[in-house]
Amino acid sequence: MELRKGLEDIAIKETSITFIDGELGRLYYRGYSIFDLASFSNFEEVAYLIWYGKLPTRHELDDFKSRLAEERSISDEIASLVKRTAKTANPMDVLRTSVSMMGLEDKDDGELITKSMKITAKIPTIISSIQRTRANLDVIEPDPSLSHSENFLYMLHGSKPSRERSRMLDVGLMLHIDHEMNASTMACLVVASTLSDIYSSIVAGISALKGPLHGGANSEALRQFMEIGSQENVEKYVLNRLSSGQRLMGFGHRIYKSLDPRAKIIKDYLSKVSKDEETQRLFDIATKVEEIGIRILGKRGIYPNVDFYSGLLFHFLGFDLDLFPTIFASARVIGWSAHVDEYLKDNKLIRPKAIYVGDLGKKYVPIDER
Ligand SMILES: CC(=O)SCCNC(=O)CCNC(=O)[C@H](O)C(C)(C)COP(=O)(O)OP(=O)(O)OC[C@H]1O[C@@H](n2cnc3c(N)ncnc32)[C@H](O)[C@@H]1OP(=O)(O)O
Ligand SMILES: O=C([O-])CC(=O)C(=O)O
Repeated sequence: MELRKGLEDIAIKETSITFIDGELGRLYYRGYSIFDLASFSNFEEVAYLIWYGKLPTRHELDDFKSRLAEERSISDEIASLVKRTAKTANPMDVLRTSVSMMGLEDKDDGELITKSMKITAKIPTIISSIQRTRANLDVIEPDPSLSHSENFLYMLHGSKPSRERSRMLDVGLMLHIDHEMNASTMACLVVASTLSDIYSSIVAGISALKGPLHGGANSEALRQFMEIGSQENVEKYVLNRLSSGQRLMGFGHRIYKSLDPRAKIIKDYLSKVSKDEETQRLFDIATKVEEIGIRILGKRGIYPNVDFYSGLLFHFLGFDLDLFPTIFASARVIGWSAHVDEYLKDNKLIRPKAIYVGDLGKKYVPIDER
């Protein structure tokens, strides 16, 4: 039997959701280039596209947007869980437990996508409640007249965001909606393949996304830029980090062997927007880390991934650093659930094998004789 560590280069399903060309650095959702979607589309439209497989008509989109907006409020029990834990717990743990509670509360026999819409609508309410509770600010109720991204920033800051800022969040979220068979999507599928429920799958997805090799890298990448402090320190920092066997966070990818197109899109956005002094300083450090990182690692196909610049984008929009993976999760729920839905159409229990390398036939020794 062949051992494929990390299931590298193993396909576990056919999909019509997302295609990645890792050599050329291209990404397509339902056949549409991510560059076009980031330029011309918006979060709700791409969510519809991923879930239903086609771009909506105007009427379908309006209906979809209001259905999503209606579901933004969270129960008193979840609100009180967030209040009790926001100041001390890791935000991904708060989110994971909140989604688990949503599962307890949802008594409907609704369809998987309807349930996933509810989760998607509620996560920004949870994230902004975490940040505001920690800052001893009042939690702000969602405003159904605003778009998903406008409302997200409104609940975070308590005032309606500029068009530029809500557009930046919208693009950031769109880029995170799906990414084929990444580790967290795989975790969702393992759970779903036992015919468990969608809440349990999403809880597994959040758990897998939390780690620093996956969605947790966005916080780590920004922490790295903060630690570096100034452009002059970049070269020494990168060389020290790599020579001591540590990884450059936000660099490297299982599939991309060239620049992740999502990193390019976020970088382009950040370079055009007028930035406060601190964001400008961190952006200058990041571009220098990118340049030196590519000089050293590029020949091995190790380039910046989405997490390299996304943290800077979320920081610019005013999110706390440790909330970044929760923002990633807020968008990825759509990809996770779409893949679960697709997989269940032709379900097969996921149960790979392990190659046994231990001894056999050992003699059992009673406890007092050991
Ligand atoms: C949304 C996302 O999940 S994108 C990924 C976010 N994660 C990160 O940014 C964390 C840093 N990156 C990494 O750890 C890796 O690139 C991963 C885990 C993302 C993908 O790695 P894999 O495909 O499993 O490759 P693997 O971990 O085996 O690394 C292959 C080689 O490249 C090196 N390498 C990979 N990434 C990096 C990096 N960021 N910095 C330095 N070296 C790296 C490894 O040290 C290894 O070297 P070796 O062959 O000499 O031992
Ligand atoms: O595809 C992967 O392995 C990781 C990734 O970039 C994502 O999940 O967005």
